[in-house]
Amino acid sequence: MPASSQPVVVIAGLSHSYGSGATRRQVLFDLDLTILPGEVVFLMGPSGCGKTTVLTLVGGLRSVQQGSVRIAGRELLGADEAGLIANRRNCGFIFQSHNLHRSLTALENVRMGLEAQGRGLPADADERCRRILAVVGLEDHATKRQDQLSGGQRQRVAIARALVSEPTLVLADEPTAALDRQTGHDVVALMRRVARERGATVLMVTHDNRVFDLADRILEMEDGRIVGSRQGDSPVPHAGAGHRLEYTT
Ligand SMILES: Nc1ncnc2c1ncn2[C@@H]1O[C@H](COP(=O)(O)OP(=O)(O)OP(=O)(O)O)[C@@H](O)[C@H]1O
Repeated sequence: MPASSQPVVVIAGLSHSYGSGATRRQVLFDLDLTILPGEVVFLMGPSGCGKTTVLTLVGGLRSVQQGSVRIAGRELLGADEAGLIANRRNCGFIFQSHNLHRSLTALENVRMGLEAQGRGLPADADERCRRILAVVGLEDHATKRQDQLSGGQRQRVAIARALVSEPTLVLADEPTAALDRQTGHDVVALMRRVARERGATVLMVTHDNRVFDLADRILEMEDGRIVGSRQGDSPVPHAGAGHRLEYTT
Protein backbone atom coordinates (compact mmCIF):
# COMPACT_ATOMS: atom_id res chain seq x y z
CA MET A 1 0.00 0.00 0.00
CA PRO A 2 1.52 3.42 -0.83
CA ALA A 3 2.35 5.50 2.26
CA SER A 4 -0.26 8.13 1.37
CA SER A 5 -3.10 5.61 1.54
CA GLN A 6 -2.11 4.18 4.92
CA PRO A 7 -4.96 4.84 7.36
CA VAL A 8 -4.44 7.85 9.62
CA VAL A 9 -6.56 6.36 12.40
CA VAL A 10 -6.78 2.65 13.18
CA ILE A 11 -8.74 1.76 16.31
CA ALA A 12 -9.21 -1.89 17.24
CA GLY A 13 -11.04 -3.29 20.26
CA LEU A 14 -11.06 0.02 22.12
CA SER A 15 -12.77 -0.02 25.51
CA HIS A 16 -12.66 2.67 28.18
CA SER A 17 -13.90 3.10 31.76
CA TYR A 18 -14.04 6.03 34.14
CA GLY A 19 -13.69 5.74 37.93
CA SER A 20 -12.48 2.78 39.92
CA GLY A 21 -13.83 0.16 42.30
CA ALA A 22 -17.55 0.46 42.95
CA THR A 23 -17.80 3.69 40.92
CA ARG A 24 -16.07 2.27 37.84
CA ARG A 25 -18.20 2.69 34.74
CA GLN A 26 -17.41 1.42 31.28
CA VAL A 27 -18.30 3.99 28.61
CA LEU A 28 -16.68 2.53 25.45
CA PHE A 29 -17.10 -1.08 24.34
CA ASP A 30 -14.82 -2.80 21.83
CA LEU A 31 -14.77 -0.05 19.21
CA ASP A 32 -13.19 -0.55 15.80
CA LEU A 33 -12.66 2.30 13.38
CA THR A 34 -10.39 3.04 10.43
CA ILE A 35 -10.07 6.49 8.86
CA LEU A 36 -8.15 7.03 5.63
CA PRO A 37 -6.08 10.11 4.76
CA GLY A 38 -8.16 13.11 3.77
CA GLU A 39 -11.47 11.69 5.00
CA VAL A 40 -13.89 13.98 6.84
CA VAL A 41 -15.68 11.80 9.38
CA PHE A 42 -18.45 12.96 11.72
CA LEU A 43 -19.16 11.15 14.98
CA MET A 44 -22.77 11.52 16.07
CA GLY A 45 -24.94 10.16 18.84
CA PRO A 46 -26.91 11.07 21.94
CA SER A 47 -25.37 12.97 24.80
CA GLY A 48 -23.20 10.74 26.99
CA CYS A 49 -22.70 7.96 24.40
CA GLY A 50 -18.92 8.43 24.46
CA LYS A 51 -18.08 10.68 21.49
CA THR A 52 -15.79 13.07 23.33
CA THR A 53 -14.08 10.16 25.07
CA VAL A 54 -13.18 8.72 21.64
CA LEU A 55 -11.88 12.11 20.49
CA THR A 56 -9.71 12.62 23.59
CA LEU A 57 -8.24 9.11 23.28
CA VAL A 58 -7.45 9.63 19.59
CA GLY A 59 -5.87 13.01 20.39
CA GLY A 60 -3.70 11.59 23.19
CA LEU A 61 -5.46 13.79 25.74
CA ARG A 62 -6.04 10.71 27.92
CA SER A 63 -4.35 7.32 28.08
CA VAL A 64 -5.68 4.28 26.26
CA GLN A 65 -6.64 1.56 28.73
CA GLN A 66 -7.61 -1.30 26.47
CA GLY A 67 -7.41 -1.92 22.74
CA SER A 68 -5.21 -0.45 20.07
CA VAL A 69 -5.27 3.18 18.88
CA ARG A 70 -2.77 3.87 16.10
CA ILE A 71 -2.55 7.45 14.85
CA ALA A 72 -0.36 8.01 11.79
CA GLY A 73 1.38 4.74 12.63
CA ARG A 74 1.98 5.62 16.31
CA GLU A 75 0.52 3.18 18.86
CA LEU A 76 -1.04 5.01 21.81
CA LEU A 77 -1.73 1.94 23.97
CA GLY A 78 1.09 1.92 26.49
CA ALA A 79 2.49 5.23 25.19
CA ASP A 80 4.32 7.32 27.79
CA GLU A 81 3.73 11.05 28.26
CA ALA A 82 6.31 11.87 25.57
CA GLY A 83 4.47 9.62 23.11
CA LEU A 84 1.14 11.27 23.94
CA ILE A 85 2.66 14.74 23.52
CA ALA A 86 4.17 13.74 20.17
CA ASN A 87 0.71 12.58 19.07
CA ARG A 88 -0.89 15.83 20.26
CA ARG A 89 1.61 17.76 18.12
CA ASN A 90 0.39 15.81 15.11
CA CYS A 91 -3.19 16.89 15.79
CA GLY A 92 -5.04 20.19 15.46
CA PHE A 93 -7.80 20.68 18.03
CA ILE A 94 -10.97 22.73 17.60
CA PHE A 95 -13.37 22.87 20.54
CA GLN A 96 -16.98 23.90 21.08
CA SER A 97 -15.92 27.17 22.53
CA HIS A 98 -13.11 28.60 20.44
CA ASN A 99 -10.74 28.83 23.46
CA LEU A 100 -8.97 31.87 22.10
CA HIS A 101 -6.74 33.72 24.50
CA ARG A 102 -8.68 36.84 25.44
CA SER A 103 -5.72 39.20 25.65
CA LEU A 104 -4.09 38.10 22.39
CA THR A 105 -4.83 39.27 18.87
CA ALA A 106 -6.10 36.89 16.18
CA LEU A 107 -2.57 36.65 14.78
CA GLU A 108 -1.06 35.92 18.19
CA ASN A 109 -3.68 33.23 18.83
CA VAL A 110 -2.85 31.57 15.53
CA ARG A 111 0.85 31.80 16.37
CA MET A 112 0.12 29.73 19.50
CA GLY A 113 -0.73 26.89 17.11
CA LEU A 114 2.91 26.97 15.98
CA GLU A 115 4.34 27.50 19.47
CA ALA A 116 2.49 24.40 20.68
CA GLN A 117 4.65 22.37 18.32
CA GLY A 118 7.50 22.82 20.82
CA ARG A 119 10.12 23.21 18.11
CA GLY A 120 10.59 26.96 18.47
CA LEU A 121 8.97 29.37 16.07
CA PRO A 122 9.94 29.03 12.41
CA ALA A 123 11.52 32.13 10.85
CA ASP A 124 8.46 32.64 8.67
CA ALA A 125 5.97 32.17 11.54
CA ASP A 126 4.13 35.46 11.15
CA GLU A 127 3.93 35.09 7.41
CA ARG A 128 2.44 31.61 7.80
CA CYS A 129 -0.06 32.91 10.35
CA ARG A 130 -1.08 35.78 8.07
CA ARG A 131 -1.42 33.41 5.15
CA ILE A 132 -3.77 31.08 6.98
CA LEU A 133 -5.75 34.01 8.40
CA ALA A 134 -6.25 35.07 4.77
CA VAL A 135 -7.38 31.54 3.89
CA VAL A 136 -10.11 31.77 6.54
CA GLY A 137 -11.04 35.26 5.32
CA LEU A 138 -9.64 37.21 8.26
CA GLU A 139 -6.65 38.96 6.72
CA ASP A 140 -8.05 42.31 7.82
CA HIS A 141 -8.68 41.12 11.38
CA ALA A 142 -5.17 39.98 12.36
CA THR A 143 -4.73 42.64 15.04
CA LYS A 144 -8.21 42.27 16.56
CA ARG A 145 -8.80 40.70 19.94
CA GLN A 146 -11.53 38.24 20.83
CA ASP A 147 -14.08 40.87 21.91
CA GLN A 148 -13.75 42.59 18.52
CA LEU A 149 -14.65 39.40 16.63
CA SER A 150 -18.03 37.71 16.07
CA GLY A 151 -18.66 34.09 17.15
CA GLY A 152 -18.11 32.83 13.60
CA GLN A 153 -14.91 34.85 13.23
CA ARG A 154 -13.59 33.45 16.52
CA GLN A 155 -14.20 29.91 15.30
CA ARG A 156 -12.42 30.79 12.06
CA VAL A 157 -9.41 31.95 14.12
CA ALA A 158 -9.62 28.62 15.98
CA ILE A 159 -9.59 26.77 12.64
CA ALA A 160 -6.55 28.77 11.53
CA ARG A 161 -4.80 28.02 14.83
CA ALA A 162 -5.58 24.29 14.53
CA LEU A 163 -4.35 24.07 10.93
CA VAL A 164 -1.39 26.46 10.83
CA SER A 165 1.03 23.71 11.87
CA GLU A 166 -0.28 21.47 9.07
CA PRO A 167 -1.41 18.63 11.35
CA THR A 168 -2.07 15.15 10.02
CA LEU A 169 -5.36 14.97 11.88
CA VAL A 170 -7.88 17.65 12.89
CA LEU A 171 -10.07 16.79 15.90
CA ALA A 172 -13.12 18.99 16.35
CA ASP A 173 -15.59 18.75 19.23
CA GLU A 174 -18.95 20.41 18.50
CA PRO A 175 -17.41 23.39 16.70
CA THR A 176 -20.82 24.74 15.64
CA ALA A 177 -22.56 24.50 19.03
CA ALA A 178 -22.44 28.24 19.72
CA LEU A 179 -23.15 29.37 16.15
CA ASP A 180 -26.31 30.08 14.16
CA ARG A 181 -27.26 27.81 11.27
CA GLN A 182 -25.57 29.63 8.41
CA THR A 183 -22.44 30.56 10.35
CA GLY A 184 -22.10 26.98 11.63
CA HIS A 185 -22.37 25.60 8.12
CA ASP A 186 -19.88 28.15 6.78
CA VAL A 187 -17.38 27.38 9.55
CA VAL A 188 -17.48 23.59 8.97
CA ALA A 189 -17.36 24.05 5.18
CA LEU A 190 -14.28 26.20 5.68
CA MET A 191 -12.67 23.67 8.02
CA ARG A 192 -13.32 20.96 5.43
CA ARG A 193 -11.86 23.03 2.60
CA VAL A 194 -8.73 24.07 4.49
CA ALA A 195 -8.20 20.51 5.74
CA ARG A 196 -8.59 19.18 2.19
CA GLU A 197 -6.13 21.71 0.78
CA ARG A 198 -3.57 20.78 3.41
CA GLY A 199 -4.13 17.04 3.14
CA ALA A 200 -5.43 16.77 6.71
CA THR A 201 -7.92 14.17 7.92
CA VAL A 202 -10.86 15.34 10.06
CA LEU A 203 -12.71 13.60 12.89
CA MET A 204 -15.51 15.81 14.20
CA VAL A 205 -18.01 15.23 17.00
CA THR A 206 -21.30 16.93 16.26
CA HIS A 207 -25.00 16.87 17.07
CA ASP A 208 -25.60 19.29 14.26
CA ASN A 209 -27.62 17.72 11.44
CA ARG A 210 -27.38 21.02 9.55
CA VAL A 211 -23.81 20.15 8.49
CA PHE A 212 -24.34 16.52 7.42
CA ASP A 213 -23.78 17.38 3.78
CA LEU A 214 -20.16 18.21 4.61
CA ALA A 215 -19.20 14.74 5.86
CA ASP A 216 -17.62 12.00 3.77
CA ARG A 217 -18.82 9.53 6.36
CA ILE A 218 -21.12 9.77 9.37
CA LEU A 219 -20.71 7.34 12.26
CA GLU A 220 -23.52 6.79 14.73
CA MET A 221 -22.64 5.99 18.33
CA GLU A 222 -24.95 4.65 21.01
CA ASP A 223 -24.09 3.58 24.54
CA GLY A 224 -20.35 3.41 23.89
CA ARG A 225 -20.60 1.52 20.61
CA ILE A 226 -20.49 2.45 16.95
CA VAL A 227 -23.83 1.22 15.67
CA GLY A 228 -23.94 2.61 12.15
CA SER A 229 -22.05 4.23 9.33
CA ARG A 230 -23.36 6.10 6.32
CA GLN A 231 -22.12 8.39 3.62
CA GLY A 232 -23.89 11.46 2.35
CA ASP A 233 -27.60 10.80 2.28
CA SER A 234 -27.39 7.16 1.29
CA PRO A 235 -27.45 4.88 4.32
CA VAL A 236 -24.79 2.17 4.36
CA PRO A 237 -25.82 -0.74 6.59
CA HIS A 238 -23.46 -1.30 9.46
CA ALA A 239 -21.39 -4.39 8.73
CA GLY A 240 -20.10 -7.22 10.83
CA ALA A 241 -20.55 -8.69 14.26
CA GLY A 242 -19.30 -7.09 17.45
CA HIS A 243 -19.84 -3.61 16.01
CA ARG A 244 -16.97 -3.95 13.58
CA LEU A 245 -16.91 -1.09 11.15
CA GLU A 246 -15.97 -1.57 7.53
CA TYR A 247 -14.48 1.26 5.53
CA THR A 248 -16.64 1.98 2.51
CA THR A 249 -16.24 4.52 -0.25
N1 LIG B 1 -13.82 12.52 33.40
C1 LIG B 1 -14.88 11.74 33.54
N2 LIG B 1 -15.12 11.08 34.69
C2 LIG B 1 -16.19 10.28 34.83
N3 LIG B 1 -17.13 10.10 33.88
C3 LIG B 1 -16.96 10.74 32.73
C4 LIG B 1 -15.84 11.60 32.49
N4 LIG B 1 -15.95 12.13 31.24
C5 LIG B 1 -17.08 11.60 30.72
N5 LIG B 1 -17.69 10.78 31.61
C6 LIG B 1 -18.93 10.02 31.38
O1 LIG B 1 -18.67 9.14 30.29
C7 LIG B 1 -19.81 9.06 29.44
C8 LIG B 1 -19.41 9.44 28.04
O2 LIG B 1 -19.06 10.83 28.05
P1 LIG B 1 -18.63 11.63 26.75
O3 LIG B 1 -18.34 13.03 27.16
O4 LIG B 1 -17.58 10.88 26.05
O5 LIG B 1 -19.97 11.56 25.90
P2 LIG B 1 -20.47 12.44 24.69
O6 LIG B 1 -21.18 11.50 23.77
O7 LIG B 1 -19.34 13.24 24.14
O8 LIG B 1 -21.52 13.41 25.39
P3 LIG B 1 -21.94 14.93 25.01
O9 LIG B 1 -22.55 14.86 23.65
O10 LIG B 1 -22.94 15.27 26.08
O11 LIG B 1 -20.69 15.75 25.08
C9 LIG B 1 -20.88 9.98 30.05
O12 LIG B 1 -21.74 9.19 30.82
C10 LIG B 1 -20.08 10.91 30.93
O13 LIG B 1 -20.85 11.32 32.03
